[in-house]
Amino acid sequence: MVILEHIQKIFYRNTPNENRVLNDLSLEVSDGDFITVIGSNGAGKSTLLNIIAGVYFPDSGKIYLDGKDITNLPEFKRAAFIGRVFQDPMLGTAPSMTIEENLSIAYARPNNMMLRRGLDAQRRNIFKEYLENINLGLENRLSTKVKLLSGGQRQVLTLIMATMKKPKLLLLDEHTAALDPKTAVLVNSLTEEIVQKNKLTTIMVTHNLEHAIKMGNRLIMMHNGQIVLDISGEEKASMTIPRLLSKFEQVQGEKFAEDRIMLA
Ligand SMILES: Nc1ncnc2c1ncn2[C@@H]1O[C@H](COP(=O)(O)OP(=O)(O)OP(=O)(O)O)[C@@H](O)[C@H]1O
Repeated sequence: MVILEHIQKIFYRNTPNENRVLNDLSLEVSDGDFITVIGSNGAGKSTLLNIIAGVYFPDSGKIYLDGKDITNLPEFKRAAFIGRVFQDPMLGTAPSMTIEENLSIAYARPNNMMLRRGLDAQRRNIFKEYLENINLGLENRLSTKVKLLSGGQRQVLTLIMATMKKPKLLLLDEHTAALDPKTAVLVNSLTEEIVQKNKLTTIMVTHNLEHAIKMGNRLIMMHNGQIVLDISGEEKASMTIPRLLSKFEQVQGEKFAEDRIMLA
């Protein structure tokens, strides 16, 4: 279980540009939750993921994982149990290394095993099996350099790398936003499959309201650094885009404003 308690994050503190980005934000994420996160421009969605991943430390508040206080744990240590996929397909993989070398690095984590050791025949078979399951033909391209892959193929590889060691928490920051719609559908369904199969606790930021409603078991809407809607169960299952937007208006007394929002 992940618990965020009264998190504050202020950028440019005590300057004229002071920006309170997370404002007394509290959140309990149960094991197995798949939370989709939507929100207005600059609501603090990415900052929330960055705070959980340890990219930034909060100015105040606490973060607990399975009862352990990880508030001051540095990012590289959290990476041992937190998997991440970013919006940019260029991040998350090493472009001049081959598919199998990339997978091998992810497979060795967090035990720091030698890369060479990771490339024996047994490992290759394991990687082949992973890739066969996703049906993109990557299983026959193990020695292809990652920079030669399409954006969608790279995102799929990053997703596999982020999840192959079954992280305690998977953070997806608009991981399909840079893909064409068809590839985004494929990566999303693969995401659901991997999350369900491995029962991964997942937080996914998206600008696509339809994806936010359809995917996961819980939907959070952020506004001005706070969680203003938290919808799950039957309410989420029967949610529609118009109902979601009108719920936001009821709570906030203003219309939902997001430049990049995709209704479908
Ligand atoms: N490293 C940083 N230094 C200074 N300001 C930052 C930093 N990261 C984010 N911010 C600011 O924090 C605010 C929230 O940004 P964040 O990226 O978390 O919002 P978001 O909800 O993901 O927005 P969007 O949907 O527009 O991507 C913005 O005003 C942004 O400029």
